[in-house]
Amino acid sequence: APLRVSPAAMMAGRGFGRAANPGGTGQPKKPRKPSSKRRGRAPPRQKIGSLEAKLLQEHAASCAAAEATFAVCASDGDGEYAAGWTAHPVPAGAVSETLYSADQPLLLESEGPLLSESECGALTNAMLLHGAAGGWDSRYPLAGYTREVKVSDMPAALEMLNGALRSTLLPAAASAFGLEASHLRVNEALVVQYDAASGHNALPIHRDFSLLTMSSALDAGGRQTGLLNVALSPSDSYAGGGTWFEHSGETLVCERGGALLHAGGLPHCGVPVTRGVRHLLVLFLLAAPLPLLAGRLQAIGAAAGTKPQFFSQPRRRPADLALSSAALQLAIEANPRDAESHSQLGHNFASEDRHADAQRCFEAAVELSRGRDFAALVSLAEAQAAQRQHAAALLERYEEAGLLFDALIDEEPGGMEDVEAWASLGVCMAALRQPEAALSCQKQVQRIRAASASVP
Ligand SMILES: O=C(O)CCC(=O)C(=O)O
Ligand SMILES: [Fe+2]
Repeated sequence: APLRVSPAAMMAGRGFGRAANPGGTGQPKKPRKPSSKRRGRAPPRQKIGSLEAKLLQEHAASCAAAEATFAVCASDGDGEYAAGWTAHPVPAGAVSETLYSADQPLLLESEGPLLSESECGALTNAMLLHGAAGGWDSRYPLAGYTREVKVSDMPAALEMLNGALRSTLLPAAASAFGLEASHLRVNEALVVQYDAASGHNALPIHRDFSLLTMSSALDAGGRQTGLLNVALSPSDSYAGGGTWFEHSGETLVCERGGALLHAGGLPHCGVPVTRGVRHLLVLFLLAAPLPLLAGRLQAIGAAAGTKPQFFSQPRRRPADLALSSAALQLAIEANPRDAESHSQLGHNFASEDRHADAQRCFEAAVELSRGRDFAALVSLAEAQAAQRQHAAALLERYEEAGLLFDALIDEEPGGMEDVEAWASLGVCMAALRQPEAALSCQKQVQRIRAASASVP
């Protein structure tokens, strides 16, 4: 079968783009097959044999689509942004070591605005008008998370953004990150809205499908006071909010027009806005010479697998579990620190009742997040509970069976049919950890056999 990858999975917010089955009807209970068979099954090599070529093709197609829509820098000049960046330290191993070099900064905060007040205002207004007239986009199909509009759906805003990309944004991102501006491609550009009143006010912890993400604040406000209900000053649009990073537990809030620049693979979230409305321009950037192969594998694994989008939800019915697990194992081989793939794979295992394997995956995800991936912590507890339940359910079965064999024996004590019943009762007793009872059952079997042998 040809390998089909949903374009949504390749979008910004890899793996959790619009799901084909957003509601998640849950997984129908499949009859349990002997686990040795499942364990021994080989990954579908024929499906993933030409995968690398396919992934490179996908990368080229993403770059071509980006070039057709968004500005590309013709040269590698410095651009107009001169205020500089503050680098926030990121521990080694927080993201794929194959994609980023050790001396590359992975999280930067601008020291000045990259967008002018009028550019910020125009992007926000365009977003509001487009949303009101044509509806909002959303990476997460459920209520409760942000509302978004693709800049490419707003022609005037796109033209303005392209000007800013060429003159300022791409050269600034490239030089801050040690890349060439002409190599950068905009895979997706969103105006994101957090709105306390409607409850669309947060984004859960995620990684972006991007080499680099640039997010620019479009409103004033967001001073972090540590209080939930701070009063808004006249110039503030919102309270709360900001970008939280898992590696440090730190929340960063930019001034209007200011930006964060981070490796797409750094786990982060949008902190709930508690008052007012917050808008961001988010650019998911690729570099033409640096394909995100592991990231694409993860996206395939996520699109074909069973992971729920929220840990309160039932597991999705998988599109192709074998393909998903094979892609995820390859993603983990390519980047063993990819916690998201570990946890996706854990959900695949759990859906096959391989709870011990699932537990190992969730343990890896928890460990890699230094205990900050709460969804993985919850899933780990579920995998542990499922194993205890499995063991408890098994004991119950043995108890029921033991009672049945006991009743059979009572009906016709000493009969030849009892040999089977005594032997089975013995097995149940052994499973129930009653070795003495098991032994006397076995003796009873021998007694009946000996008696029947002595009958002429
Ligand atoms: O709200 C933020 O600062 C984070 C936004 C974000 O992570 C995203 O849009 O992917
Ligand atoms: Fe993000």
